[in-house]
Amino acid sequence: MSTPNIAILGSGNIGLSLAKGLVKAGIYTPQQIGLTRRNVAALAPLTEAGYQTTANNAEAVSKAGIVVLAILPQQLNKLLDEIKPAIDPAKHLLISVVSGVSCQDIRQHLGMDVQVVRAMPNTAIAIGQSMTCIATDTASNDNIKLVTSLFDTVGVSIRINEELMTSATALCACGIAFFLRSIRAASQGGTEIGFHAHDALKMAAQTAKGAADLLLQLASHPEQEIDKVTSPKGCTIAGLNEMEHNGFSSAMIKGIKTSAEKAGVLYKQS
Ligand SMILES: NC(=O)C1=CN([C@@H]2O[C@H](COP(=O)(O)OP(=O)(O)OC[C@H]3O[C@@H](n4cnc5c(N)ncnc54)[C@H](O)[C@@H]3O)[C@@H](O)[C@H]2O)C=CC1
Ligand SMILES: O=C(O)[C@@H]1CCC=N1
Repeated sequence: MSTPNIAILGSGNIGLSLAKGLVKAGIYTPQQIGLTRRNVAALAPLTEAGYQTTANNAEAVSKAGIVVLAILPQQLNKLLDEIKPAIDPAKHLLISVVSGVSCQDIRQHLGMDVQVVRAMPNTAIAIGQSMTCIATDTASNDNIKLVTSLFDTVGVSIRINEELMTSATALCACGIAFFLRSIRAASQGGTEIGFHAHDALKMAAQTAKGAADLLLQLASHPEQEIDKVTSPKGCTIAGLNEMEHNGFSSAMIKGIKTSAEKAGVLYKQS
């Protein structure tokens, strides 16, 4: 079965990352991807690269089989009103990456029984390294498989229960920012102890990548790997304990909880 053409409504950070990731993975050509944005002039480089760009969401929907909703929660209802006349539940599959909005919220606003799958990728999708969480309530197994196969080409995906999507948003989508800030902090420490900023950043980023790969490739636990680094009376445990005395783990845990709470109210507050 060939993959239906795709329309990405909202060509911002995540919409464009998704488009670029799908093209990089060879799943779609730019010509098979519709990209919309109100200020379509801002998409000029993508038009030149062959993407079908337009400010007309309904037109993009009518040319596609898969419709990705990639706008902010507060922009969603207006967009749904705009595309409602163009949606055919027998033809279209909606994929929503919008945080804090349930499949039921979308069907309810549209007033039709269209199939909706939620996907929570992160911006590493642009380089094929996303962690994408996928959930639905009523979509068919075939459509879930289709969405999973799409996101598997641009990273790793897992299926979760829909009620965990706001938690997934915090841990995986916001998580990119959390880990990047950790790397920046490490590089700033590196500069204080003698490295030029650009060297310190490269050294911190590669060290973080190696640490993550130790877990992913060896399927081991962080503490197992930490035990291998912390020599008795050594400098690692001295630094690590100093970080913990200053609330390192606690700050990350509290930040993730706060993010998840906020993700849960984004749509209701809009
Ligand atoms: N940025 C991220 O890392 C992630 C974001 N998300 C979710 O994806 C959604 C989009 O987030 P971002 O890409 O960060 O936001 P963004 O603000 O970068 O992108 C939204 C885009 O939609 C466009 N837009 C707004 N109304 C429109 C309309 N009626 N028609 C066409 N285009 C319209 C805006 O001009 C903007 O380019 C949000 O709901 C967010 O929660 C999900 C996972 C990761
Ligand atoms: O900050 C946000 O609200 C969005 C959701 C996940 C990543 N960015």
